[in-house]
Order: sequence, then structure tokens, then C-alpha cells
Amino acid sequence: MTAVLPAIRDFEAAARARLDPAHYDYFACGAGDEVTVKANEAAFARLALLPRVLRGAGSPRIGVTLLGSRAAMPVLVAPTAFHRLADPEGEKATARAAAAAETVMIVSMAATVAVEDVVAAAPGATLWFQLYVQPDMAFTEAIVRRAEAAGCAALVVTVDSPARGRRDQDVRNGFDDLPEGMRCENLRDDDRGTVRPIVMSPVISWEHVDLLRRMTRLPIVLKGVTHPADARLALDHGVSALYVSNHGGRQLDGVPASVDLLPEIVAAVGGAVPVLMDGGIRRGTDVVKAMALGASAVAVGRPVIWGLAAGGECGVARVLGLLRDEVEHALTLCGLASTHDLEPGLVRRC
Ligand SMILES: Cc1cc2nc3c(=O)[nH]c(=O)nc-3n(C[C@H](O)[C@H](O)[C@H](O)COP(=O)(O)O)c2cc1C
Ligand SMILES: CCCCCCC(=O)C(=O)O
Repeated sequence: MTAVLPAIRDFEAAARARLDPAHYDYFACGAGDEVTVKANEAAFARLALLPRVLRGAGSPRIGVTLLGSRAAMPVLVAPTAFHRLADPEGEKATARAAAAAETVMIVSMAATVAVEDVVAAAPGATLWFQLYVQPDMAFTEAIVRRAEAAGCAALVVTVDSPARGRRDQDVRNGFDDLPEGMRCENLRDDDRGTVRPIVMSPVISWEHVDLLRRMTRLPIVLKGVTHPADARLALDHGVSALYVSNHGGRQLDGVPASVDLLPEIVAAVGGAVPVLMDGGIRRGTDVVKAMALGASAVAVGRPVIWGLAAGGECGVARVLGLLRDEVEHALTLCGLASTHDLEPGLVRRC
């Protein structure tokens, strides 16, 4: 792909032009009136940066180490489903681009390529595995064992989905299943010889987190925590990191913007474990704002999909490279030598 695409919004336009309209809508849309989708981006616009001057900081260092995984930049690939709707190589292309960018890709349980094949396609990639706990715990364990055996370095357990979000645009388009020839390959059940449907179940509770904690030695990241009381409970249940997220506004509409939730969660956790966040990150300055407010790193969902649809592996690499360059540039303009120097005083609410 040769087009000049200087911002994430240009990748979205390029992706939209290439995608089947119903698939574009699936990737872009949110739940209900999309209040939360809009809030995620708008909240960053309401946060201003107050740079320091004459600090002689030099070129900034932006690498991070999270749960033993090294990333060359503090921007991870959030778990998103169905990459083969965006590109024939699907999650394999995304993983190769993440490996080239030396960052972590969180592979969705709802991937259209099996986790073993993602690993094989992207040697050297650092992959974490995202899990929706299935009420059949024997089946959940089988999925966890596959992720472990494939070499995933952490388990990201999504807890904001006791039911699937109601997304009007998908209903209008009649989009409720993958097309012929695509499946959620991580849901293969060898015993039954079928691929099981993903169950989003309201019976999942802290007991399941305890079961997972006993089931695996992988670090457990709890994704979708928005209430400070849940952040404190999560610590009691031995999680290794918290991941503040409203699922990109695709689950409960009306949840506040992720970046607005961050300070309370960071305070509740009190430095005991790393705090990740996603939702609405479209610029390097957004990354800097989130980290100033206490995020250890951030993740991006739709931007990666736009890169994938616009230009496959190369498109994802360009999106990640753009965000990396923007983070470095923003830190330089803030007069900072490293992401470790970010602190709340850099941010003003306006
Ligand atoms: C198309 C799409 C599919 C998603 N699939 C998953 C998923 O399978 N598992 C999950 O935990 N989150 C999923 N998410 C939520 C993302 O992990 C992430 O929280 C969200 O995209 C962040 O917001 P952003 O798109 O504004 O960056 C999905 C999001 C999108 C847009
Ligand atoms: C029934 C398949 C569910 C896939 C989940 C993908 C997802 O989380 C999303 O936001 O879409």
C-alpha cells in the first residue's frame, strides 16, 4: 500500500472503502446509542497537556516490560474478533506486524485463525491470549491449555460480557454470524468434532477467576474492570494486572470513557499491579495522557483493524509505527526522557 495516510482516521477511511459495509459496521459500531463509543474519544479531547521546557531530555525511551513481556512501545494490540473479515491472512497478518513492531498482540478467543497457527505464522511474536470463560469449565480448561501450549505469555480474561452487547447496526444489517468458510478456530472441540459457539454467560463470577488462578500459572489480566470496588476485589483474587476497558463501547452503553475511569482505578490498585487501558486511543498524545494518569500501557482495537483492512500486515505495521512515532514525538514535545517520567501534573482537564 502506497497511499499517504498520516493519521488513524485516514486508515479508517481506507478500510471503509475496502470492506463489505456490514463488516465495516461490525468493526466500527458500538452498543445502543453509542454514547460510550463517542465518549471514549471525546474524553481525550477534553484532557490538555502541559509540557515542560528546557529539560535537555534527548530522545525519549518508550519501551515497557509488562508481566515479563517486553514491548518496544507502550501500545499493545487489543483483542479483537474476526480478523479474516478484514484480510484473508487475518490474525496471522496482525501477529506478524505486532512482532515486527516488537509489541504484544492479545489474540482474541474469537480469532478466525487458531492460536497455534497464529504462533506458527509469526515467530518471535509475543502473544497473550484473551478468554471468555465458558460455563463448561472443562472446555474452558481445554482452551487455556491450548493457549499455554502455543506459548502465550498471559491470559487476558474479559469480564465485561455476561451477555453480548446489543448493537443496532449489526441488527439492521442482519450480521450475526461469520460467513461460510470462517469459524472461531479456538472454539474447536476435538471430542465432539465441532466448533462450539461462544457463550457469554451471566453465571460467571469471582469463583471462576479463582478456578482459573488454580488452573494456570500464566499471569491473569482482568479486562473490562470499570468500578474501583471491582479493582480492589480483583487484587483479593490474585490477578496479575487490571485492564480498564468498556469494550470500545460495544457492551454496556453509558459506561464512562475509559480514560475518565482510569484515575480512580489506579488509586484503588495503589501500585499493587500494572493497570492497562483501552478505548478511544487514536493519537500518540492519547497514549501520553493515559500513561500520565497512571496506565502502565494502553491497547488499541479498531485502529489495528483499520490497518489490517487497508493494507494487511503492512497496514497494521504502519498503524503501529505511526502510533510509536507519535508517542515519541509527544514525549519530546513534553520535554520528557521516558514514559516513566509521565505524571498526572502533565494533564489538565479543560
Ligand atoms: C471489532 C471488535 C471486536 C472485538 N472483539 C473482542 C474480543 O474478541 N474480546 C475482547 O475482550 N474484546 C474485544 N473487543 C474490544 C477490544 O478489545 C477493545 O476493548 C476495544 O476495541 C478498545 O477500543 P478502541 O477500538 O476504541 O481501541 C473488540 C472490539 C472490536 C472493535
Ligand atoms: C459470538 C461471538 C462473539 C465474539 C465476540 C467479539 C467481541 O467481543 C465483539 O466486541 O464483537
